[in-house]
Amino acid sequence: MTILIEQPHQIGIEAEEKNALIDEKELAWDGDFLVPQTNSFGHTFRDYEVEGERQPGVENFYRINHLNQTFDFVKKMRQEYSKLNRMEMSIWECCELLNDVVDESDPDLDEPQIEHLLQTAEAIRRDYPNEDWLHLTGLIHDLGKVLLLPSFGGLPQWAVVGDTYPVGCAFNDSIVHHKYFKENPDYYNPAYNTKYGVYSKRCGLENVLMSWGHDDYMYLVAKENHSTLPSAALFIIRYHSFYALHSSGEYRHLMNEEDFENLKWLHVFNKYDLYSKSKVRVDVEKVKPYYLSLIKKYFPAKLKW
Ligand SMILES: O[C@H]1[C@H](O)[C@@H](O)[C@H](O)[C@@H](O)[C@H]1O
Ligand SMILES: [Fe+2]
Ligand SMILES: [Fe+2]
Repeated sequence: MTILIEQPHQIGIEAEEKNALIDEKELAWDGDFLVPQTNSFGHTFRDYEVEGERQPGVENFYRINHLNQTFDFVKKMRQEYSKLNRMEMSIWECCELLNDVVDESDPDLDEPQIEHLLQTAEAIRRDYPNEDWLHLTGLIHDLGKVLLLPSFGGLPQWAVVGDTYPVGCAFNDSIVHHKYFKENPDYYNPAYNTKYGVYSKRCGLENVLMSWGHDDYMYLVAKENHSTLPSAALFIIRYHSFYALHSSGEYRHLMNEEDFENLKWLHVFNKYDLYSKSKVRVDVEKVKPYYLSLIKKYFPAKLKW
């Protein structure tokens, strides 16, 4: 079958086509990209305030997320999940497990997660045919959501999905539904509530603890299983939900030079992660052989999870 991705087809579109498409008023500029203006629910992407069927649930998700993600909680989770002692399986087996996962934090998507993985990867593949590592990054970036499944500890949604942000320093105002941090004990702790908190200038993001969820977990899995993906891929996996950084430009005072280099690729990746979300399905069986070949190139056959 053809991969009928109507919306992402417009991502990174040729110059001649641009004006005609803008006239249709369905697409808008976002940096270098021409992107769809509305999601499958008819709203703009990442609008956390607009009234709609998903809004109350998403807001409630962020309330619980913000009050529970403390410095101590994150330290404990990182330690626990670094053991990777829960499961042995391949990357593709994990993709299939994601069929049963629903993400309650996402205002733009209510499709099974495997669709989102393939939609992201295929949209990137069309515009960057030679960057096979980036296709694979698209496929695996959300695999950490298996933390929701009982065999991975059955973590609650607030500890797995949603945007991420540093803990151990002040929560930036640009974070979605920031007001709910007032219910987080760290908000009142002078060790954790200043601009730098426990960190220092340009210390590098790898020394910063991020709220716990699917990003950091999948980063640990890829790194500890000795994936040969380039460092930009690991950076994308680890920080793709860090919107305060890659979309609002906050927290740059914690970045080192390597982070700035890697951020360029995260900016590219983010457009595909966000704007490829649509109701149009990808034919899994058709594209599977290609992705299996990439998995073989960059990962061992079985990984520890
Ligand atoms: O709701 C979404 C979803 O959970 C994504 O997987 C995550 O990467 C985004 O940052 C988040 O806002
Ligand atoms: Fe994600
Ligand atoms: Fe995603």
